[in-house]
Amino acid sequence: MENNDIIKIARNKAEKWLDKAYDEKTRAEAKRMLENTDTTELVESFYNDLEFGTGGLRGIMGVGTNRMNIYTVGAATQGFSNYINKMFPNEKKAVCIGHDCRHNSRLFSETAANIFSANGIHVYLFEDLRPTPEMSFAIRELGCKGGVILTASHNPKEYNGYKAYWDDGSQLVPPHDKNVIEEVKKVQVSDIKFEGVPKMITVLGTDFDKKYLDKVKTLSLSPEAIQKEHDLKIVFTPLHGTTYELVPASLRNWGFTNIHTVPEQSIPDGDFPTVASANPEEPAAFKMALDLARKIDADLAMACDPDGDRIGIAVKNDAGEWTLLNGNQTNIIFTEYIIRRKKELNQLKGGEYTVKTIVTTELIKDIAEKNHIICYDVYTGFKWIADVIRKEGGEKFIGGGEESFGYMPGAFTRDKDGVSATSLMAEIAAWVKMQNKTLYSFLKEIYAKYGFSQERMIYIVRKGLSGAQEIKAMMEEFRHNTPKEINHSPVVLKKDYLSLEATNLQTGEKTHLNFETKSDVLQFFLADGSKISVRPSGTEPKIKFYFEARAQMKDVNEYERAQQEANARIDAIIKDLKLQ
Ligand SMILES: O=P([O-])(O)O[C@H]1O[C@H](COP(=O)(O)O)[C@@H](O)[C@H](O)[C@H]1O
Ligand SMILES: [Mg+2]
Repeated sequence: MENNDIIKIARNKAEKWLDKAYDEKTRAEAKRMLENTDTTELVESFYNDLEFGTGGLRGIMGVGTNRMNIYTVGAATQGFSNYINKMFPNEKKAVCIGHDCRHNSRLFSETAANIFSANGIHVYLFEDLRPTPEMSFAIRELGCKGGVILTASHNPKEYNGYKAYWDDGSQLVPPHDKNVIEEVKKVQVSDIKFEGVPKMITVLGTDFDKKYLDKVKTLSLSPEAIQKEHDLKIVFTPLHGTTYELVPASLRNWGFTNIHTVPEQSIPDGDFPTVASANPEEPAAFKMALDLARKIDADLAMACDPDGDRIGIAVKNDAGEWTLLNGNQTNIIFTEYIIRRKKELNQLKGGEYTVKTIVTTELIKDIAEKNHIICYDVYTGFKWIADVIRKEGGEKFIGGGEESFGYMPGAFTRDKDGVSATSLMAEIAAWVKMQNKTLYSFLKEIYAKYGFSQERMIYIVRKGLSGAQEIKAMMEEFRHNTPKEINHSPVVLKKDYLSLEATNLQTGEKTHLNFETKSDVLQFFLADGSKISVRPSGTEPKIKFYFEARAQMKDVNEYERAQQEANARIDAIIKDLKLQ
């Protein structure tokens, strides 16, 4: 489309925001953008509408159809209300609403509460900030038809978001996501019922936290280890987010007595003043936690992202140096521990399963299958893990996770759960300590047992409308000009989840990929066992590349060598693809 057409569309949409239905400040902002000779801001704010991505709506706060504000939150909630009322006619309905520490999160959650209540839907509104997984739990516990949490997770402070959930506590998947979007598109600003009905809103407080924490405790598999190692020195940082109270409370509830939170980062703050990025995936986010861990010579350091669903783990290596585990390694440790303990406790009766995402290490599948556990592969997003639980039932679910620093050890939440995961990881640390081992040595043992795998994720940021186009072009280039070999190793298999086609590049044979929906993901499998995945992020303006390389490892002493070998291979792949 010509640039002028884009500007025209943005202008037409912005002109509607001059209507009296919008508040004065909003109208003034729209007017300012319309009058500005530089049309960049106008186009970025109005050309697109915020779209439901991996984690619901996520965008920069401000005025416009492509921005998070009370009108986009309002339209989303009005549309969601209409859909709930349509799907569950003639019955009493409730939803649950939570929010994180960001600017406007409380305002947006109250806005949403008012709108749901005005549409005849009872609302359970958390009194103050709470982690995403607790909200997911609340939907199930309180029999709600849906829920919303106002958060942009670990995104920069300018962002906010709207994660939308269905009655099983999972974020919306097809057909509900598409149906809700259809309803939202029909909403005119004059349709939004902003005037709340207070008697339809019930506030959830600390009593409910207790219910959640009690449920989290049911995940414990080695209480005797905690009894013995209760003074395990744990450092935790909530990175200014929602877990500042509940993670330490949960650790205490499990029996830990030596918990140290990073004081400066235990103050909720939407500016995230002590970190450049409040994302446990970014090593810099761990700086203060590791300073404290070194100072007190801790056993374990953990971090949660602001909405309390992601977890980051740092452990000491054999030389006593702190190292960060990647999301795959954390996932590997959880999977092996849960399987091993459940076996010892005679809790595996057959038919148990785990779930991972396609960009997560294949080693999880190896661990599962060698232990007769089924391993399902799904797209990125915990909603897809929850989708399997919906189909297979929660009974046989032993936990599931992904490379992106998240784990869900129980089926009582249907989203990744930083509160449960931190408590369970602390238990694992106690359990290995009781055996005079460390988490680091445990990880090495797992590699020696099942085979070594090294993973790395890199991303390229491309912001705004032009950035999105660039990302699209990069995907198309990989899709249509697939390299025949990468780092001197032939590409033997290509999977394209947009056409749901797997192509054996040596024989040309094509097979169908068994997924119900399509997704813009490409995967290349090399003859040397490496796996490369590429996809545009659904939550941030990024294109993500995931690498996985295997290496031989006969025993734990070969760990460093195997790591070097696989890392060198990943370096060479990245270089060959000219990504760095
Ligand atoms: O951001 P969060 O913590 O809500 O997490 C959400 O986004 C992550 C990143 O997604 P993407 O790669 O599409 O950006 C996903 O891995 C995760 O499953 C999802 O729940
Ligand atoms: Mg998050």
